[in-house]
Amino acid sequence: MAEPLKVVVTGAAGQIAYSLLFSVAKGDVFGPDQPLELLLLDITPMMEVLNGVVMELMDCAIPLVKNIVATDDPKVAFKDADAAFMVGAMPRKEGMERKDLLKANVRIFKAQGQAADQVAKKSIKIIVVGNPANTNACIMSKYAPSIPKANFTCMTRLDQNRAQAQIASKLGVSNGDVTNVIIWGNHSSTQFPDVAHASVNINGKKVTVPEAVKNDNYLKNEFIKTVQQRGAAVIKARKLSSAMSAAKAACDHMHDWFFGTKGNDFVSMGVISDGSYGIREGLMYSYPVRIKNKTWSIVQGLDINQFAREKMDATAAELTEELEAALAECEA
Ligand SMILES: NC(=O)c1ccc[n+]([C@@H]2O[C@H](COP(=O)([O-])OP(=O)(O)OC[C@H]3O[C@@H](n4cnc5c(N)ncnc54)[C@H](O)[C@@H]3O)[C@@H](O)[C@H]2O)c1
Ligand SMILES: O=C(O)CC[C@H](O)C(=O)O
Repeated sequence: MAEPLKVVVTGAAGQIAYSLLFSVAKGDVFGPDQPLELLLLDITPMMEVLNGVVMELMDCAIPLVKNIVATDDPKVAFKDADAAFMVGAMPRKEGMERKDLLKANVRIFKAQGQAADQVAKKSIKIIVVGNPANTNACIMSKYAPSIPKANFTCMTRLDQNRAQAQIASKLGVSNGDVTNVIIWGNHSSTQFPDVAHASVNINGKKVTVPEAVKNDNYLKNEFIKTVQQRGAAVIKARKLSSAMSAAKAACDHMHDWFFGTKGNDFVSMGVISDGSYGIREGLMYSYPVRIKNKTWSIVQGLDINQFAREKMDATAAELTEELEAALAECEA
């Protein structure tokens, strides 16, 4: 059997982690033959709760889990780590603004970036889930300069899954029949869910989503708004931020990073911009990517019409603003 993979989960006593840890532990992400060491990080006041989570993980008696470490010290958690799910951050509650979250959370990613920089493997693959996810990932990368920037990503897969599910439901097909939906930009209400390049399998025939839906007005308005506002709608209904679906999306993201995308299909991930599609270099922007040999590359050459251009630029503008505020917060 292979050596155990060292997998960090931060915010390990929280609600997303409670779903995430079970899926990771039973092999949904790194495969059914990959043994795991789980490195669980949370803050000191949460150690008792975290111990309860550890007890439950033990009691699942999953053969792949070779060791579990629960700690409040980022340097212990990140030591020689191969992969990290960065979930530990405050979620937005009803009535809170995004800006409140940025102030509260960005420093966490500065400190944990510094710790990863010192002790993690340089090949560590990091997904940031904690909000504002794109900007937190950018900050974490800035404070971990010895780790390649391509190893830092943020999660927009939940938005992709939400968009895919909306289209599948509209057309009465299975979720798996819808491919290549794109999320451009920020994991926020300015994101641009784009189906112009997406396909759907209808009765064994592949057609474009716009052709299948035959309702441009829906695709340009209600569809986009529903996906952009879905996180807020879940908070309103549950009085808590999405957790089961967020954990599933984090698993999908990391699984595809390790195992690659299929054929010509692509998935959306927040990655560091190299200027592709006219987006400012250095922003953590969600793009369509293909993945081979654990390396993502931005899908190039997609036609961008005026409608898409405006939406892509609007979400980039929000990310620029967020990054400037985050840098000011970190340097204060
Ligand atoms: N990117 C996405 O699609 C997406 C989706 C859903 C939620 N989120 C975000 O994920 C984050 C976590 O959500 P949740 O519902 O699990 O929240 P939660 O409050 O249930 O859990 C968060 C956990 O993080 C811990 N934590 C706080 N500071 C920490 C630190 N410095 N180090 C380690 N752990 C720390 C808390 O103690 C808590 O246990 C939130 O920021 C939320 O907005 C992102
Ligand atoms: O805070 C929000 O509005 C969204 C929370 C979370 O990121 C989600 O998308 O469900």
